[in-house]
Amino acid sequence: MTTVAAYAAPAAKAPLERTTVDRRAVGENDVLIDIAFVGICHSDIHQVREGWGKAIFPMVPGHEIAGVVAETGSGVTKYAVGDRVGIGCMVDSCRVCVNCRAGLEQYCTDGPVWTYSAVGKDGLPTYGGYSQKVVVDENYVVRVPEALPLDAAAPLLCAGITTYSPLRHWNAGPGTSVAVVGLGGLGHMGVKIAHALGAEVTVLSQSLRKKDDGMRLGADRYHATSDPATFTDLAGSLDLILNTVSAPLDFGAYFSLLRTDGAMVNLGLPEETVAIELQSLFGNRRSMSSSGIGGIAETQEMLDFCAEHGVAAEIELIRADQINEAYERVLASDVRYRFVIDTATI
Ligand SMILES: NC(=O)c1ccc[n+]([C@@H]2O[C@H](COP(=O)([O-])OP(=O)(O)OC[C@H]3O[C@@H](n4cnc5c(N)ncnc54)[C@H](O)[C@@H]3O)[C@@H](O)[C@H]2O)c1
Ligand SMILES: [Zn+2]
Repeated sequence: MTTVAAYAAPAAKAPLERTTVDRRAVGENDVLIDIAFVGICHSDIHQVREGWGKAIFPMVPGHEIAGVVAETGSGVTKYAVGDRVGIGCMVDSCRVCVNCRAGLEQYCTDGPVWTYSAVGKDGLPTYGGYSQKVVVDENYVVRVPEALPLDAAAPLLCAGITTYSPLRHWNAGPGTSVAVVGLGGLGHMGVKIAHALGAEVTVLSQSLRKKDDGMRLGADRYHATSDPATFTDLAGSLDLILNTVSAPLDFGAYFSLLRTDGAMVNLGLPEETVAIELQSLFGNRRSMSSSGIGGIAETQEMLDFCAEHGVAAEIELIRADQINEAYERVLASDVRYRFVIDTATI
């Protein structure tokens, strides 16, 4: 057991404060990782506030973890001390179900062991990356390519894979027209990755405030959803819409932008139940779907793709004592485009 410094919410909705947590001893297949950087995902905020239902406290959030291997168990074969690595939203899964065997560990039929607010196979609560070290089974660790700086790579472990996976699944590429709704942490990665895949990219944002950024990130078109003309100009023109908004939308209006057989994939996970009008789907065999992060092998594929295409997150590096303020700024849509905590300041 190692005791490490961390930032935790002691109870639901409470501000995060400095504390310590225990990490298990390094087991045969484990690696001990010195965490260098960790991103702040909007999911951290939903969970600290118990917006998705009951959570486990104290909670150390953080599932966009980048660091360096500091120690390896005797049976570890994939990693060595000094390797640059990442951890995302899961640290284990059953490994035998149909989804785990298909490389879709995020859909493990037993439920994956989430990086925090869960109980690990060792029976101990899991604590996330707002801390200085973590012990994880090597099979749930990915390699961060040398071409990617660790700080800008951290958000790829959630925001990157969450947008890459559906873009690949729905075949975004040359000749396809993709829209990204919401230009936040996920949204800005969606724009960069869709552009790198060769798709034509449209940003649908509340206003034109971030238009210059959007075009620089790789968008071909940028429209304000507050302007009703957007919905007539783009009607029936899109193959795929990635919705990254953390709040409910008027879904019917967005369905009308899809071509026949187009799909709207909801990545945002609002805390409220949402209603949809099926009439706006049936006319053109449109579909509405969702997608959760990505499997371990696909996360590695995404990191290699990003390294090859020079894609990483646009980040604002903060100290640990700025976490609570950063949460407020995320809630106020005041982030360009991901806060990343320098864990040396914990
Ligand atoms: N599906 C998954 O696997 C997965 C993974 C990570 C995050 N998420 C979820 O995705 C959502 C976005 O996460 P993020 O980290 O990118 O958050 P973020 O706060 O960085 O971005 C959210 C974006 O939505 C916009 N927005 C907020 N309220 C809006 C409204 N009412 N109308 C229009 N736009 C609005 C914001 O301006 C911002 O651009 C969250 O709900 C998060 O929990 C899902
Ligand atoms: Zn996340």
